[in-house]
Amino acid sequence: MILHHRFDGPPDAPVVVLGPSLGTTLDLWEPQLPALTRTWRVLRYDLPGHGGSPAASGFTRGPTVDDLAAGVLALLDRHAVGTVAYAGVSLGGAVGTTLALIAPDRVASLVLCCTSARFGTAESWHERAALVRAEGTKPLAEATRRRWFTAGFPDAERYLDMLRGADPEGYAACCEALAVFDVRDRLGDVRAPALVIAGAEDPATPPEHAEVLARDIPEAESLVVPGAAHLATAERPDVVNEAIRRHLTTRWRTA
Ligand SMILES: O=C(O)CC1=CCC(=O)O1
Repeated sequence: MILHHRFDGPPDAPVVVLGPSLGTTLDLWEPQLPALTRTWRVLRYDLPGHGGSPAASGFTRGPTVDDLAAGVLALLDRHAVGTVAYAGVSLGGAVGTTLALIAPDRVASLVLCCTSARFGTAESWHERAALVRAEGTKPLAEATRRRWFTAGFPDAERYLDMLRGADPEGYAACCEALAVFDVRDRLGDVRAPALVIAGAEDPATPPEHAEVLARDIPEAESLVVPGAAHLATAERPDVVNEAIRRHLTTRWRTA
C-alpha cells in the first residue's frame, strides 16, 4: 500500500519525514512547515483512512505499527530517498521509533512528540475501535478535544475536523495497531539520536511516557512544553519548532 503523501521544501535538501497522530492528517504539521522547509525537504504522509490514504488497502489484517513503518520505508524507496530525519506525533512517533528499529541505517535522527513506547491498555483501544465502527468518529470529538488541547485553544476545530473526516474503519484499524504496540523492551536498540517532547498537560501520553523514552533510548534529550496538551505541535509551535530545528541542526549525523 502506498500511503498518501506530499513533499514540500527545496528538492535537493535532506529529507525530514513528519508522521501524524491518530485522527489527524498530514495537515497536522502545517505550523511546522515554514520553520522546517527553510532548510529541509519535508515529506508528510497520511495514516490509513486518514486524509488522502485509503482505509484498507494492501493489508490482509489491520495494519500493525510495523506495517505502517514499512509503509513509510516504501515511500522512501519509491522516491529514492536514503537516510532521513523522522519526527512524529503520538502514533506517528510510534511509527518513527519502529522505523528506527527496523531500518536503523535509514533514520539518522528522531523527534518523538507526545508519544509512547506503549499507549494505554489494549482493552481501551479495542473499545474505541468498536465504538467508532458502530457510530463513526464524530462522537469522539468532545473527549478528544480535552486530550488534544488545553482549555480554550482557539484553533481546536480545525484539528477536530480532521478527526471527524477520518474513515471509521481506518481509525479503528489504527486503534488496533496501538492496542498491540509495545516497544518498551526494545528502546535500548534505537541508534538514532532522539529528541523526546512532551506536552506538560497531555492526558493521553503524559510526561512520564516521555521520561521512559528519554531514559531508555541511549542517546536522547527531552523537553516538556508548557501550556500544551497532546497536540503540542499545534498549541506551542513556537517552542516545538525551535526545539526541532535545534535538534536537527546539531544532532543529525549525515555521514
Ligand atoms: O487518543 C488520542 O486521540 C491520543 C492518541 C493516542 C495515540 C495517538 O496517535 O493519539
